[in-house]
Amino acid sequence: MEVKEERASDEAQQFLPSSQIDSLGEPQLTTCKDLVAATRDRKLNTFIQVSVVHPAEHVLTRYSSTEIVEGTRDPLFLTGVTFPPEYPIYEETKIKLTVYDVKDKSQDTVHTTLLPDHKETRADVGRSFLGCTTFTVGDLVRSKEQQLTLTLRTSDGGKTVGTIEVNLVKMGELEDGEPGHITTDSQDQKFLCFLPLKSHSRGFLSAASAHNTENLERMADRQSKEECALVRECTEPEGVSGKDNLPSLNAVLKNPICKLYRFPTSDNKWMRIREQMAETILSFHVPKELINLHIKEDMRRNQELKDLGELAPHWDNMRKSVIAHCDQMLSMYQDTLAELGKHTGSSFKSSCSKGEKTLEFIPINLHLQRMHVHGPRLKDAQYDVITVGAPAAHFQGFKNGGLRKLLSKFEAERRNTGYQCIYYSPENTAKAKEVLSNINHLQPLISSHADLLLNSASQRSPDSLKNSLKMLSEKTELFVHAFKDQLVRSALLALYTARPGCVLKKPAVPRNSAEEGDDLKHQDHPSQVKRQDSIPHHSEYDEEEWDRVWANVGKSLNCVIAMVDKLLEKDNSSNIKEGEIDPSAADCKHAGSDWYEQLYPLVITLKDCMGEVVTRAKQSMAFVLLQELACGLPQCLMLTLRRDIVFSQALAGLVCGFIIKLHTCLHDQGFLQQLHTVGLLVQYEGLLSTYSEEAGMLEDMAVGISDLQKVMFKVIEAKSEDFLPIITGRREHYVIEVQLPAKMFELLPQEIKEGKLLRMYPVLFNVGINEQQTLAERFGDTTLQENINQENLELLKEYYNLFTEKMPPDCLPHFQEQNDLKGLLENLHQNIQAKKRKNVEIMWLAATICRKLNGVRFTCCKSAKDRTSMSVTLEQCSILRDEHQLHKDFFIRALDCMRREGCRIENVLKNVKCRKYAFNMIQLMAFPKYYRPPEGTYGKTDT
Ligand SMILES: O=P(O)(O)O[C@H]1[C@H](O)[C@@H](O)[C@H](O)[C@H](O)[C@@H]1OP(=O)(O)O
Repeated sequence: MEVKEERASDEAQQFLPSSQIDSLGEPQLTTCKDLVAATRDRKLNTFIQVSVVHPAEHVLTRYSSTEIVEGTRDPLFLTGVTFPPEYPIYEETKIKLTVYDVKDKSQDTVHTTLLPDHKETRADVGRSFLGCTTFTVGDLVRSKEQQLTLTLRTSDGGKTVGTIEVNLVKMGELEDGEPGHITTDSQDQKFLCFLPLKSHSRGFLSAASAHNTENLERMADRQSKEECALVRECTEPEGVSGKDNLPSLNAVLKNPICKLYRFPTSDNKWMRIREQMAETILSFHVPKELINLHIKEDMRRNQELKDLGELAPHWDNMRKSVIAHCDQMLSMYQDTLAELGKHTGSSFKSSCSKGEKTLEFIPINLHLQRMHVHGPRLKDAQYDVITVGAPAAHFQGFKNGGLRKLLSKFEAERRNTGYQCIYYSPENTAKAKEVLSNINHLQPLISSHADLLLNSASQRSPDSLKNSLKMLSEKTELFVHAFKDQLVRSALLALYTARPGCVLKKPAVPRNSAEEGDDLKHQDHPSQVKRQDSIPHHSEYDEEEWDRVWANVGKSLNCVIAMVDKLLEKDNSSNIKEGEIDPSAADCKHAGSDWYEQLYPLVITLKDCMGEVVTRAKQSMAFVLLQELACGLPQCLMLTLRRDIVFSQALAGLVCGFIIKLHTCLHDQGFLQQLHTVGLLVQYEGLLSTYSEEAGMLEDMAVGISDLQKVMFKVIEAKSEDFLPIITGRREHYVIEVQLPAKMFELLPQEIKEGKLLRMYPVLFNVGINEQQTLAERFGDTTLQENINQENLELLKEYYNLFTEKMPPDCLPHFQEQNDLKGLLENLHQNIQAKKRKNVEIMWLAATICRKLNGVRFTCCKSAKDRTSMSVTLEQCSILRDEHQLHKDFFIRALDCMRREGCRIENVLKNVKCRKYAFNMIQLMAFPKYYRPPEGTYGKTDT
């Protein structure tokens, strides 16, 4: 028989079974006992390999394995096996269970992928075959209590080497089998969003019926007698909390992987854990949307530079050079977008592709990592972490550091070197961009309100006239206000002096230096033009001209208002006389055109005045931008590109985190209130070292995460089946519109429904843990990490203060822990001050604070593959220990199970096509103790 490899679940999603066993489709559970060892010189270390024989194919497909249980003939397995809903499993499908004894764990990393399935004793790779058995799924489903006890035999079918017990379990069922349980638990229903729910999800859990401790023996007995169903998937979640939020979440999450475990609690009961991982199409969707916006923004900017009008040769040459560079950059963005448009295939970027130019805007290895806990006592709980590679510009490289250093270096150079242009501070440049954006936004709005006003006039509709006037006045006021800035005045002067043949009545004398004033006089001669240290000021420049132009907008609006008042007044008084005269329809029409005719010239004047302001203001602001670009060509464009790349990766993760959080907490009124009154805390755990290239990555990451403050979210009702988020805005400010189906949208508080913008509070805490960090601590520099942690602690405290100010004291589920929160913050503060080496306590504290504050958690290392996997599994097990009474003797076993057989090893496989964490012994020795994976799961890989 041919033997094939199969990935546990994600590839299986391709199949869509038609006549599948809905009737049988429940999870299963196995058990083995009294295993016979080939030799008596050592105890058995066993695991079960699960293979499937698909009925039509007669091919044995390796599907999954349990963990290795050491030193017993009666192993108790904690790892289960699940079949996703789409998996093609039928009553006739055969399942083969093969039990192996592992002699050398260091060699057994890939026990599900290396060995031919039914070859016996392979001591050469460190393990030997003990026995196997086969059953059909139908046998199990039809069996009493859905349980089979099978005999394990040698491969020739001769000798008995023990027994194995198989149980079918239903995911999500209570211990007493109460069926209604899951539908009342919204947490569980939310889980279901993950797996497309065409039929029951099937779980297949392996466990041993005996164990060497008395308590666990009792537990195991109870397990096989009372709990043949460990967990059961709810097939059709009811109500809006479950079924109805599937489409919008399924629209973004793809290729889920699910793993099952059961672990003992400290009071000797079982808890059941479902670990899940899914990729997201947002990995590509968000960057594509963003690049599109950059293209539009840059095209507009290039046009504005071209529209600057005539300039003196020096400035004109500068403009030509800037536009040439900008056009080049623009076509690069266009090429990237075109390349991404061609991308079909998977929705995640693997670690191996991190240096690919065409994928540089795409986040690396972005996944949702979720742990669902079903314990004997507490309500079910769910813990999410978004795992993603540190947002960084890998293709550009880190030879000169990352954004944090590059940006401040660039700014210092721009300030200090003698460029032949005017220096505007970053604040002023940002202001100029804001003014331009306001103009671009408000001018068409005002224009359309003015047209509406005329329309109301022609219809002689007093109410509509009043409304149109109200809108027009509001927008015009905003417009006038937008130019109330000294920058516009000074830039107008600067631009004036840059026009050909400009002759000032008196030379423009910059505040500090008469010499520089002279330079301005001679600016037609580029060789003589030197850089100015400040924006030019000139007492005799006719500033009043700008004031007049600007004031004319207000004045012409006043004329419109006065005319409308007059018309309405007349209309009122003619209505009073209406009883006396009955105007004919023709008269009415005439009166309508009369209104229109009287308003028309005034509206045209208003538009003209506005046009005049727009032209001047736009040109002056474009002139400021010209200086910014010209001062640092081409670096400034490269830096913008780098920042865009890093931001794009960070934003894709944030959008994914926000959407998942919103779906998960849709019924949590406290959270929703917090979301619109305070905003959302987004906490990033960084595991990068501060040595060599990773220091540059950390610098990129810190800026990318900080830039997320420029993002606001808005929730809107979806009008179609397309639930993908919509991004609008420009580099300084983005709004992400998240679409929810009507039924879910209804659940939101009024403020969110009305479109309130939701703020983000991103914070980053980094602790390098690997051998490179050891080098940084001994021979290098750790100040980057210390500074980042210190700065972000302040941001976290700010969020906490806002939270306590704005939220009622009982708003958090854990609010009794508010004091704990204070203590945790203080503890975090002390740990950051302590400057202890590899102080991973910082990460645990920051993550705990984030969870208690309802935030979104992120964990990142270079590729989100190895160190991230160690960290999220440690976090999961620590939560089980601290919040769900995981038996302390099982902490390490649980950790090893998750690392060996859980979602994260599948993540490694997805990335590098091999089930091995990319660590060597030296690296592991440098890791803090709990970050080391179990023996046999790591080694050299091609990453
Ligand atoms: O997922 P990472 O921890 O960033 O993967 C690292 C790994 O930690 C390290 O030991 C190994 O040498 C590689 O550098 C991995 O990075 P890749 O990005 O190459 O997967």
